[in-house]
Amino acid sequence: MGDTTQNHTLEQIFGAAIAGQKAVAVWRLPLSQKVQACMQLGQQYTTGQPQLEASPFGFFFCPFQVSAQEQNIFIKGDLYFDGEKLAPAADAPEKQLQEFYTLLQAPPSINGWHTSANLENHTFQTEQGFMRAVEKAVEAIQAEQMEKVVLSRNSLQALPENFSPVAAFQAMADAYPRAFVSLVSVPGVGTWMGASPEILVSINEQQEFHTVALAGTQTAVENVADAIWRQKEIEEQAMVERYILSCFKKLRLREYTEVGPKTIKAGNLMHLRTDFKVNLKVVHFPTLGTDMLELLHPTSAVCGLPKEPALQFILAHEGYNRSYYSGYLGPVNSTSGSHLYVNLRCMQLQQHEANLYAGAGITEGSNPQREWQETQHKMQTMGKILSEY
Ligand SMILES: C=C(O[C@H]1C=CC=C(C(=O)O)[C@@H]1O)C(=O)O
Repeated sequence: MGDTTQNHTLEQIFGAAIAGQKAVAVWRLPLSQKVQACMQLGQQYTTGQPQLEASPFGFFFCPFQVSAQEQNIFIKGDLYFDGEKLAPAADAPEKQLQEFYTLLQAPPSINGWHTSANLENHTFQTEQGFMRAVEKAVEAIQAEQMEKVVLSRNSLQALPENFSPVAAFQAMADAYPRAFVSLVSVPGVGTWMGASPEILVSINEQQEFHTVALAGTQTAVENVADAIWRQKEIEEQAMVERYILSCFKKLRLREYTEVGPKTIKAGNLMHLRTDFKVNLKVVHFPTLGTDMLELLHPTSAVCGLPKEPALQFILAHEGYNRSYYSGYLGPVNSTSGSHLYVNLRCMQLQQHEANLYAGAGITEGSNPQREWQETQHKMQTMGKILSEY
């Protein structure tokens, strides 16, 4: 049974997963054409602290903060779609596999997605509320309670009529070739889509570990070589860099390469990025992925510095639940390795609306109106998909 492969389209597979109450993840890695997907067939999903190296093939979907409602979710790859063929894992449960194939034979009659059982805590912030929180953050930074904090918000946008998550995924993949593009749908948890520019932890087929310090935002110019950065953004990104270096130091890891910062484009925006890499063929550090994941999340690109006071400030002043926004997600132990990305430039699908999320790094030099504008621009990454697809 383990070698049964079948040709299907992504629409058919996604439709069957929804109809069969299965958790499904669809993704496209940056600068790749290959759309991949996996589904868990036995139980709906498993939860727990991610262990990269020890995990079977599957997809992690983890929140900003674990709570009773928002757990670290692992979708085990009982079935894998490589863009053309669907293939079961050797240990996929036979009965559920046959049930899934039966669902695939009948064209799915619904154009739906899994919705969250927990929508009542999606409070929305006004422009005034957000700007007041930024002012308070600047005061706390001036009082040396912290160096940086990332404040975020969410906003509802109507879904176009006959919205199709698969068509929107394909539109994201076309519009954002350099992003990690994802569509995750889990029974009772909900459906999230996004185009993230930020690697959290990645280990590729060549055993190369990769993480980035990403921060600083401005609207994109034609040629990135023409980008001019203010001192505020340069310092903001340098803080993220310093944090990553402190993590390596904690692990006593000295053999890494550091390249950057350089300007990169992410949709309609540009950021500053420094790349950190470790060759795990040369450096013996079998748990580096999991160790760095634990130290990095939530990074100073989504939380702040120092981490603890920034986190407490967010919980006290942001005024809403981030849920899976600014958490992380991605495939682990796939044929192309493990690639976890920060869940940014994303939205959660409700029945008739999408909930869009975005944040901005606040430092001593922050201007509340500019930070609000920055979140508006970041929301455009998903907003554009909803209005144009
Ligand atoms: C928090 C977000 O972006 C982060 C990543 C890049 C630049 C950022 C900034 O300039 O503030 C943020 O730290 C978001 O997109 O919601």
